[in-house]
Amino acid sequence: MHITLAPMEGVVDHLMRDMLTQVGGFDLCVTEFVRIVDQLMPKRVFYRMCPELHNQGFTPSGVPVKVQLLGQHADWLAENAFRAIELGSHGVDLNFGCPAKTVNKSKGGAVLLREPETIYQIVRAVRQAVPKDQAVSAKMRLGFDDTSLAIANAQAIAEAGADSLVIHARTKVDGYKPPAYWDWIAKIKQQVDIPIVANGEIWNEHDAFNCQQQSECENVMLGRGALAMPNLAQVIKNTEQHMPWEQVKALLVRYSGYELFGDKGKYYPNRVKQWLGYLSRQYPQAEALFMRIRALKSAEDILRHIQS
Ligand SMILES: Cc1cc2nc3c(=O)[nH]c(=O)nc-3n(C[C@H](O)[C@H](O)[C@H](O)COP(=O)(O)O)c2cc1C
Repeated sequence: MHITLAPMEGVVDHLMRDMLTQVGGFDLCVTEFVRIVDQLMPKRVFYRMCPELHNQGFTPSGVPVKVQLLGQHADWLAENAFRAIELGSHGVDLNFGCPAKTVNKSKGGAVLLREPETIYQIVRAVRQAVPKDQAVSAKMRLGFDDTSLAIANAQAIAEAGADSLVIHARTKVDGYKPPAYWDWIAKIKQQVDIPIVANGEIWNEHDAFNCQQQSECENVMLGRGALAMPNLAQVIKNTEQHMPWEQVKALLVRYSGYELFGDKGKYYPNRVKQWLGYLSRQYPQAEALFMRIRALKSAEDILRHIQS
């Protein structure tokens, strides 16, 4: 079984990837998306999104990281994909799942699921630009408004030459409302001849098992579940016990202190709050902490509360 840590804008950054891959169980990470409009992005943008590129694209514990791109223009996506690979990304991932309708003059993400032909053109251009020994993957939802184009989109992705496809088993309109329709992944899998990874609503080992059964996929991607329980990948793969709160707290202290002791990341207080929101699902102590820090703005104040 292969487990990927999901891309999550605003919280799964290089420090989170470092901490969660050190806890273990993950085979691959995908970065927050790099938004591509109409230019080749400067190298510093890739390094900011994926500092692991300074380490041959690996987290400090040796897990490969893949850069994700989001955009609508096939040629610009292709040029930027080539650059990501040149800088050391382990393959490149294309985002067809982001719920934002239009961003900066540019469509991208889930709205493209209304246009299988555009998706085909994007994947094909990126596949042609990226060296053959590097994987091109895509990540999609079941559709934008409904599931009517789910199979057509997956087929477009496969026919254009993608090496694998992650399916978040909900439409954009479903948002994040449970359930995830894992059985839909199995339906798509019957029509598409590339490896599929199942994603959506896996919070514990039982969900993982049910997802594997219903999606008929061995491999899964974990997002919010891994933030709610930092050792979820180990729980699923190696039947570890759920991580005790004291260990979670040590990770929280490291994450909250990042702005003070590491490079300055100006959004860190928001990231800490977002993470605590997910942790609250599994740990009552996290919920109590969240209530105490949610109105605070300064990283120093937040860290003080978390350490207390
Ligand atoms: C806050 C947040 C940010 C996300 N950012 C991205 C992103 O940058 N790229 C992407 O492909 N998916 C993104 N997603 C979707 C997740 O990767 C994943 O598909 C989704 O959360 C379902 O999986 P889960 O139920 O395991 O969380 C994001 C989801 C959330 C909640």
